Amino acid sequence: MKTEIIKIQDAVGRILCHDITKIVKDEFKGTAFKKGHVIKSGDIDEFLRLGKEHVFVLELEPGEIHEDEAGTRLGNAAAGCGVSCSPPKESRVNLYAKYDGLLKIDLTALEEINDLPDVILSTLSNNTQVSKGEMLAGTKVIPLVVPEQVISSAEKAAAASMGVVKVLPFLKKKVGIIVTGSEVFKGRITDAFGPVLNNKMEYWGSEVLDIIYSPDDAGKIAESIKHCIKMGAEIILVTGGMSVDPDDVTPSGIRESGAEIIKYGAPALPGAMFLMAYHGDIPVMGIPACGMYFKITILDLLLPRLLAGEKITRRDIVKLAHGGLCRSCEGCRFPNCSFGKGASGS
Ligand SMILES: Nc1nc2c(c(=O)[nH]1)N[C@H]1C(S)=C(S)[C@@H](COP(=O)(O)OP(=O)(O)OC[C@H]3O[C@@H](n4cnc5c(N)ncnc54)[C@H](O)[C@@H]3O)O[C@H]1N2
Ligand code: MOO
Repeated sequence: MKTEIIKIQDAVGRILCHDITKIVKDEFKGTAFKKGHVIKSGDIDEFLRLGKEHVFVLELEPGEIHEDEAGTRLGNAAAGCGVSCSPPKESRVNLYAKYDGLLKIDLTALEEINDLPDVILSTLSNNTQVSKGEMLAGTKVIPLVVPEQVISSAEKAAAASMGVVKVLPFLKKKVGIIVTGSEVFKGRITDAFGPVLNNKMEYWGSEVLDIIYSPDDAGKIAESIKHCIKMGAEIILVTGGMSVDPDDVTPSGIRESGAEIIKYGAPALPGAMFLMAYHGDIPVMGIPACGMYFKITILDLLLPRLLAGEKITRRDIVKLAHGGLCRSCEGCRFPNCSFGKGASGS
């Protein structure tokens, strides 16, 4: 990078390489033109008004690129499906969600890019639900001019990924709910779990096919699961009976239905007694009573992922441990909090 002093009239299209401040009546008014500004013909009069007949401009050497071009290329490289980029401002390009969905960050590519000299890419947490228009990431370069090689290395890292920053849209699923508990089945107490889950699924735009009531009987729970599958359920939620009492037979019922247990017990609080199973491709979730008593639980970490079309693995559940402790704030701000935002998988 070289600098050159030239007449302002000849500077259109050139890159200013020093700040020009505005002093009006001996009073400092801030920066009128910042270092890095690309001079436009409309700027000339203002430069002259500021008393500048000559300015220092950059002369890029072969293989160098200006910060704004670098920021633009980084943004375009990082943005996967469902993500748009802002224009650069002092090289910073912001990435925004084009629609509501699940944010996916390729953590390997993210680290690779940030390990390069002179570039940064900073994101929200992986696997969080995001809304249309929300800012998901910001990228920029550190110096005013960077070697083109650095940006092409970042582009290569991004190209090897399936999208460094992307948004998976939420799908509408058919859901079967099985409420267990002989006390509820016999009508001795009013069901409070069914309505909680019904409202949650409504919020996600999914359709609850039916709420089936079952006594604490593993065989009956298994039958209800099979019935839900016959009805066309794409997700099955089974509530209660998940802990240590002799009548807590929901895990046995799920197993008896023929579902494969992926994990019983999850490192999330609330949600420790959660069970994840699959009947073929159909997820079956055993939801402990905390799913009814607490506003936000492990269910709110995993449901968005199912609705985005992901298959939950044992590893996904194990990875919830870091950040899996809810702070139980008085005014809940989920998802804008630390719950589920640890090293939440790749
Ligand atoms: N000794 C231990 N007790 C508990 C443990 C434990 O490890 N050792 N774990 C606790 C944790 S963590 C959770 S979470 C809950 C899980 O409870 P369950 O899923 O087994 O729930 P139930 O025992 O079936 O019910 C608890 C409570 O809630 C009422 N209930 C259940 N379903 C409904 C419904 N649909 N509508 C209204 N009320 C419902 C039920 O009658 C019980 O009173 O276990 C902890 N305990
Ligand atoms: O499954 Mo329980 O949350 O630890 O309340």
